[in-house]
Amino acid sequence: MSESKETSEKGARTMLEIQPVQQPLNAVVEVPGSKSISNRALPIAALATGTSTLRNMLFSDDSRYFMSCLQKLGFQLEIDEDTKTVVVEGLGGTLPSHDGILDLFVGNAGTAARFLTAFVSIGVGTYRIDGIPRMRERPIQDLIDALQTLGVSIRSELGTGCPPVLVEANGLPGGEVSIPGNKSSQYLSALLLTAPYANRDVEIKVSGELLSAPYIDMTIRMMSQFGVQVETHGDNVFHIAAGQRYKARDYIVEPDASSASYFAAAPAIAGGRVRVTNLSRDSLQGDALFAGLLEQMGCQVRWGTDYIEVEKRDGQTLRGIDVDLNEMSDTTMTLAVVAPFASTPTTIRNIGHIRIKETDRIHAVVTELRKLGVQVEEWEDGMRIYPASQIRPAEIDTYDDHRMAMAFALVGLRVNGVKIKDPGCVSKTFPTYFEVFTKMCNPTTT
Ligand SMILES: O=C(O)C1=C[C@@H](OP(=O)(O)O)[C@@H](O)[C@H](O)C1
Ligand SMILES: C=C(OP(=O)(O)O)C(=O)O
Repeated sequence: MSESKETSEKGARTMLEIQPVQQPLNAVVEVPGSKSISNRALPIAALATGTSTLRNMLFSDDSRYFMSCLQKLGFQLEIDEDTKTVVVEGLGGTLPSHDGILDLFVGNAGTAARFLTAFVSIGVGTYRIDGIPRMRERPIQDLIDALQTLGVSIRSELGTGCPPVLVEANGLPGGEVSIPGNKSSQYLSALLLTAPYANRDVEIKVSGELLSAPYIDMTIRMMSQFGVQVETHGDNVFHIAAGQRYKARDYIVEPDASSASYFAAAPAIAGGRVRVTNLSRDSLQGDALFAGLLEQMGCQVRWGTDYIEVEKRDGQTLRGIDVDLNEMSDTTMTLAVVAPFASTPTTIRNIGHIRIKETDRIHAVVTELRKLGVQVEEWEDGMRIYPASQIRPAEIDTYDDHRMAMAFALVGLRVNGVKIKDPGCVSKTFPTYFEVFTKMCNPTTT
């Protein structure tokens, strides 16, 4: 890979040209800890009674923002980046007191913004949760409304329905609440994670469809791993009995399955095989099933107890698939870059909500695939990608979206002249992505 500097109005930004591989891939890779699990383990450990040791934690923008917010809130964290360990002194459901407004900056971390908004409601005093300009465009009103119903004084400070959020906290009264499930599952996870510390039982009813459902299972399973039970009634009612307390513990964070998707997809594009270690189908993360889509497209997938391996043999062709990707929408970009290399079209459905993530991801994917000469149809809630007999070189815009950079780099494994603009944006969830990527291409490199 070669790096060059380009100067834009925003200042100097690098551009990375990906070199196509000369032979089939044959690599074993390990990816960093899961963002979603790290950013759940942190608030749970902070609420727990006693000291928790969190291992294999992710160190990236999203988890660093979460850790620094907890420190700002007055929690003691012993952070050791070399061993990827964070020791958290839980305060048993109290937040240290403060004067004036306590400002919490979450960058563009959706999990931090949403989980901390509910989390601070158990404190006493005023908190402001804010982020980068894009975070100020990401809705949070449904969570604000739900917390108001549960008795919290909270508002979108600029009246936009987005951060900054101002919380005048005086404990979480609790009760019954209904919340729409059609924008982000993170609102429901935020309520669930904090609910045990309400003054009375909390019952949450999700109105309408609940998107990104596997993340709710992850929340409930992690709460249970720390000793708190959520009662579910059907698919859409969640009851949390008051008085339950998280128990501090030693906890190992799984590798990030969304990060793993790029390495699973690499052989589908470049040929050969790649094994991702320490991840299995039996994961807390819905995205661990991404390799199943590659299997449907014609790749060989081996599901080990502690690895997932994907292989595409020489001369083998892939077929397109028609898939509802609502349950693993963070892998949309990964699937979208594999799709042009298949022999029939690929249709990705039911992902309208990804237009309100780091960027409008449907539009970003469609725009950049078209730059590469790929024919794509764009719909409000999905896209259809056609096989491309020839893909042309292009400079790929990444829209400050880590997944755009990580996914489109894969095209460069097979096509000459693919350049990724602002590759540093991968720091949101995977700062070492291009190092692991280079290692995958040259497995003998140490
Ligand atoms: O709860 C979580 O950890 C996440 C839920 C998903 O968001 P939505 O529920 O907004 O789809 C996912 O896209 C995000 O990366 C992480
Ligand atoms: C959507 C994502 O993140 P966030 O937690 O900011 O919503 C993502 O990581 O793809």
